[in-house]
Amino acid sequence: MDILPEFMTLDARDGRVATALGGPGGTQFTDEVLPRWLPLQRWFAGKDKAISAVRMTPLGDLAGGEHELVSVDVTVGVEDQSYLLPISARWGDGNLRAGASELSYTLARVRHNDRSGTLIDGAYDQRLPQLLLDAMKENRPVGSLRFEGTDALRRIENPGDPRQLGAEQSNLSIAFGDKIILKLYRRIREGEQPDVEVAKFLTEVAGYEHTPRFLGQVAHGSTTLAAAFAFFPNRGDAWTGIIDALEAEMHKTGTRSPGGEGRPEDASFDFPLSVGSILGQRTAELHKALATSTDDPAFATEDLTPEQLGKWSLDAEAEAQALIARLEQAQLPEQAAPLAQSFLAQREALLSRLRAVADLAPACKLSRIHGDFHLGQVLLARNDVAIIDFEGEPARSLAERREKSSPLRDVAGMLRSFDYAAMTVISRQRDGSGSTAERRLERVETWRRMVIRDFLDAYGTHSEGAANLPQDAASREALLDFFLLHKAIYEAGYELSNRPAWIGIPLKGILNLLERSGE
Ligand SMILES: Nc1ncnc2c1ncn2[C@@H]1O[C@H](COP(=O)(O)OP(=O)(O)O)[C@@H](O)[C@H]1O
Ligand SMILES: O=P(O)(O)O[C@H]1O[C@H](CO)[C@@H](O[C@H]2O[C@H](CO)[C@@H](O)[C@H](O)[C@H]2O)[C@H](O)[C@H]1O
Repeated sequence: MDILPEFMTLDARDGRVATALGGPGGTQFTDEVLPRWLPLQRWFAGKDKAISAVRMTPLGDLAGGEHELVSVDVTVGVEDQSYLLPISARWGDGNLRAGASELSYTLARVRHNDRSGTLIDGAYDQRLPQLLLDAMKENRPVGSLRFEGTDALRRIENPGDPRQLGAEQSNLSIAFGDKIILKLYRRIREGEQPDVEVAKFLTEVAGYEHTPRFLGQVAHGSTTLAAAFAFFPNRGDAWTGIIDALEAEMHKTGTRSPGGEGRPEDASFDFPLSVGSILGQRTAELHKALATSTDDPAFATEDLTPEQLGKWSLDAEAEAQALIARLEQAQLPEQAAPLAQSFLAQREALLSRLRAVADLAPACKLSRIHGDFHLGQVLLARNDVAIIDFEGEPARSLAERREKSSPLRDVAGMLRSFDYAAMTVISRQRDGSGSTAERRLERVETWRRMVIRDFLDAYGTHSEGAANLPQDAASREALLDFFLLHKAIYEAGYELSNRPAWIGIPLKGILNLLERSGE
């Protein structure tokens, strides 16, 4: 027999969600239910700290109060964090029976006269996406919310039924047919959402065609709670496509006889493994577009100054020190422990490499950048790609993510991602005799070198003359080298917090980079 969880009951005197939350049971709901429920959510960033307070602020409702958009404000440790939680009422006893479709998203029971039902996390309510889109099309204010839609959104009729895409990451993406993507941002941070402002700049000002057009948003104050973008027809993201294709390559390598190949120039791979050239080109075009001349202070380029170089160096050093402190304390997976020891043994070499960037003197501009550029942010079409998700690194503040920087940070992000892909498939290899395993490893290494070469060649050709890149090769190389190290340090921190089993990948990356420079 299925055992149903215990749910508290809230009373909605007038049938509205806001009344139920503000009624007598509301305090128990915020003080007892939410502190237990939040740490179970993938998007909740305070899992490792104690919650000392939760408050709810209703922002606006839809469909006569059946759905309420709520800001859940949480004190975790010493930090205040806010999250968007749409809460939807589902009337009918069936919603509480074992096997009911939304049971795992249920927060409480709700009662209104002789009706009863449930309150669920509205992000999983089938009705809400359409209501949000309709309100955007009508530019309708609701409570303290502003719904805004572009003419392009209004021109789309009958986009198709909403469907949720994949497992929930930090945000929730819902597709309407092959026309619209609606993205709900869980974390609420005061200030402009870079995902929206960069998409708008690229498509409306710079004329960049390889990112989906912005269609509308749900805004609160200066921030965006949800945004709609044009759907880009795709065959999946480049991370998934490349991992699947590399695994198929490994399998093939295990079943065919050895052949001499090891140099990238002798190798041939089909799309998407051959994505390097087109991705390098689209990345260069993106960076040129981000250097488009404008009066908008959020996008106008700025000079790279010695002070800025000094700040980059100090920031990276502080992050490296924090990582060292965490690794000294961490209980690591067995295979990663020796890597962590080698990393700790080389801390001085690492820190001095990071300090060296302060002495560079490259002449170039800084511009907005993608900010969290990796294969998961690239959608694959037949022989082309689109670049998505300009939110920046999730662990950084909004101000940091909106800072002007060097596009070479993005280049470093993508090079690290090629490394991640190669190491991921190698670490998943379980079978194969000694020589087969060796040939597989060689094939993956050949791919890694080829994709990096193709990406950098195409990037170099298509970024020629870009004001936001140093024109001399030595400065480019030195900066790229610094950003590669900084990115790998960020990744090691990210993995420690989110996926400790992956920590070996960035640690090995850092060690390889240190070794390379010692040559
Ligand atoms: N414009 C789009 N067209 C088609 N699919 C998209 C689009 N934007 C996002 N997606 C799908 O949603 C997924 C997550 O999108 P993303 O913006 O990266 O969200 P998150 O910030 O949660 O990582 C993508 O991997 C892709 O499958
Ligand atoms: O996509 P997000 O904005 O949530 O980015 C964060 O999570 C990424 C992992 O999902 C993380 O990316 C790292 O792992 C990827 C493989 O899963 C790899 O392709 C990237 O190169 C690597 O950085 C990203 O760093 C983090 O900000």
